[in-house]
Order: sequence, then structure tokens, then C-alpha cells
Amino acid sequence: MSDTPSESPSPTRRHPHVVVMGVSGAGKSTIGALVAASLGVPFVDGDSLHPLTNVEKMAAGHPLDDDDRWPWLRTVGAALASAGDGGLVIACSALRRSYRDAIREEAPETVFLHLHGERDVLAHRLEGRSDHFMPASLLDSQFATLEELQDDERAVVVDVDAEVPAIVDAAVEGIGAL
Ligand SMILES: Nc1ncnc2c1ncn2[C@@H]1O[C@H](COP(=O)(O)OP(=O)(O)OP(=O)(O)O)[C@@H](O)[C@H]1O
Ligand SMILES: O=C(O)[C@H](O)[C@@H](O)[C@H](O)[C@H](O)CO
Repeated sequence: MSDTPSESPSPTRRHPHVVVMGVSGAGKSTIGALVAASLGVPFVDGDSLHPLTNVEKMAAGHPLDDDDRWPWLRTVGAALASAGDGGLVIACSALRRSYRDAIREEAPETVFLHLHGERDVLAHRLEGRSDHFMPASLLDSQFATLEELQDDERAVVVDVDAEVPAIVDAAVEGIGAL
């Protein structure tokens, strides 16, 4: 992670390729869009890349399984791979190590921004959100699936129990320091 810069394959590009990861409600869409604007790169919300069957499954209160996620993760990886010099920030839960490996396989320069939050904080935020297909009832399954970043992953972790501007500043600074 950020404290092991010697493991970085190359300096982070000026317009980086970033996956904003974390469980539902962590703020991937909210923070991701603002981080992208601050970095001067496009933003894509990975939720818009899910096959309709995935959205319907989540909306019905069922967690996705690996088979549901693989085609979506390939789409996310392809978007990053084709981003080129313009950079890209994409919101994608990327909960398991193997999911992040699959993304890196397609787009090796990808760095990860993990928006880390305690369950109770995120549950409260999800209860206040009404315009989204993802039900708050799936939060426990999201935490059960989450595998924390490992030391060899090029990544930044930011705690989301803070005001939005502070989170964005910490994220941009952390990405710049990778
Ligand atoms: N730092 C914050 N403080 C207070 N509320 C926040 C903060 N960050 C996000 N929110 C709110 O929390 C809710 C969840 O945020 P958001 O939709 O960005 O999360 P998400 O990770 O993209 O969720 P999902 O994975 O389900 O799409 C939203 O209503 C958002 O406005
Ligand atoms: O891997 C997953 O279980 C899914 O990607 C979810 O996390 C949703 O995409 C999203 O985060 C909810 O809106």
C-alpha cells in the first residue's frame, strides 16, 4: 500500500487510473466523482456497467455471486485499459482480492482507493438514501465478502467517517503520493 512505495512498478501517472472501492454506502459514487474532478479526469460509476440481471438481483435483496460479478469486472477492467493518457476514476466495489487482480490484469496501472467505513456509519447513510437500487439489507453480505487490501497492492485507504471535502482531500493527496 502507500507505505511501501518501493513496490510500485512506476510513478503514478499525472492522470491516474483509479478504482474507488468499498462496500455499498461507503461513498464510492459521491467521493469518486469529486476525486475525478479534482484530478481532472473522467468519472464512471461502475453501477452503470452492471448487466440488468445484476441490478435486478440486488434490487430484489440478493447478493451477487462471483459468476454475476466476473463479466462486470471485465467491463470495468476494459474501461480502465482503454482510458489511456486521459486517466479515469471508476467506482467499483472490488471487494475481493481476486476481483482486484482481475482488474489489474486488464489494466496494470490501476491504483485502488478504498473508502473504509464502519458498518454502523454506512448503515445509517444507506437508510437515508432513497434513490438507489441497492437495499441496505445487503450491507452485511458486502462486509462478509470484503477482503481488505494487502501490502503488495498499490492503494490508498481513507476513512469515510468525515466530511466529504476532507475525504476528497485525503484521497487526492494519497493518490498523488503513491
Ligand atoms: N462523508 C459523507 N458524509 C455523509 N454522507 C455521505 C458521505 N459520503 C456519502 N454520503 C451519503 O451516503 C450515501 C451513500 O453514498 P454513495 O451512494 O456515494 O455510496 P456508494 O459506495 O456509491 O454506494 P453503492 O455502492 O451502494 O452505490 C449517499 O446518500 C451519500 O450522499
Ligand atoms: O459487488 C457487488 O456486490 C456490487 O458491485 C455492489 O457493491 C454494487 O455494485 C454497488 O456497490 C451497490 O450499489
